[in-house]
Amino acid sequence: MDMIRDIPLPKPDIRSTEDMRSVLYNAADAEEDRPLYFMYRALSKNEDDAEWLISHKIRYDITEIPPGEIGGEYVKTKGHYHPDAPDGFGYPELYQVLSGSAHYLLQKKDLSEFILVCALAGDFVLIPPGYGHVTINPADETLIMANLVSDNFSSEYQFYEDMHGAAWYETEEGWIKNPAYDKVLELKVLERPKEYPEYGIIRGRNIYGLIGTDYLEFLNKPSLLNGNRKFF
Ligand SMILES: O=P(O)(O)OC[C@H]1O[C@](O)(CO)[C@@H](O)[C@@H]1O
Repeated sequence: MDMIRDIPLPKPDIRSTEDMRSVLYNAADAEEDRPLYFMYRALSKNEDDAEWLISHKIRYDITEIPPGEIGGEYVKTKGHYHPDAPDGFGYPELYQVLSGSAHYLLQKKDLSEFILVCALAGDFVLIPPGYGHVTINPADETLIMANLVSDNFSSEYQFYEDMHGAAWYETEEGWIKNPAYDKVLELKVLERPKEYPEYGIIRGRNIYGLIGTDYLEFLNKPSLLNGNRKFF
């Protein structure tokens, strides 16, 4: 069995060209079906952690995105939104880059904000309530990232599928606006992600170490993230 950072990896869920066709910049030029990225879900290092994660309805996943392009666009995740939690705020998510580098492309549900967060190994990226998100591997090395997220919901893909992806595509020629969107605001770029020490989110700290702590309560009670505060 494969291991990443001491964690035994089960068989991954794989997204292939065919799974991604509806959200690609240039689906016509996307070659034959091939695996694009690998998702290892619901991981834990031992029985105690597994029990804690299950009882707190939290999932720890690792995703591996090899470098490359498809139809001129850098390989990316499909993109999705999260529904609202019972407290009325969207479920957030916490990522950390384990190796390689990543571009997190966020867009608010009402399309009032488009954010690009650039992240390197050790950086945390918080996806705040109400933001859809796509992760892009813009580099020539494999991106490995981990995430902690509520296990109480299913991701929503419909909007991204209907709109042929996010509002922006990152291509070998640079950033290109997606013509399916009526009006696209400029991308607000964060060269490095913000830290949130009040939630244990401090660059370089090991994301796995948050398991078993109270810091993660906000994943199932997003209102704990100070309600409507501005994140970017
Ligand atoms: O579901 P998408 O958009 O392909 O994105 C994949 C990512 O989302 C997750 O399901 C967590 O939200 C991860 O397992 C994975 O990194």
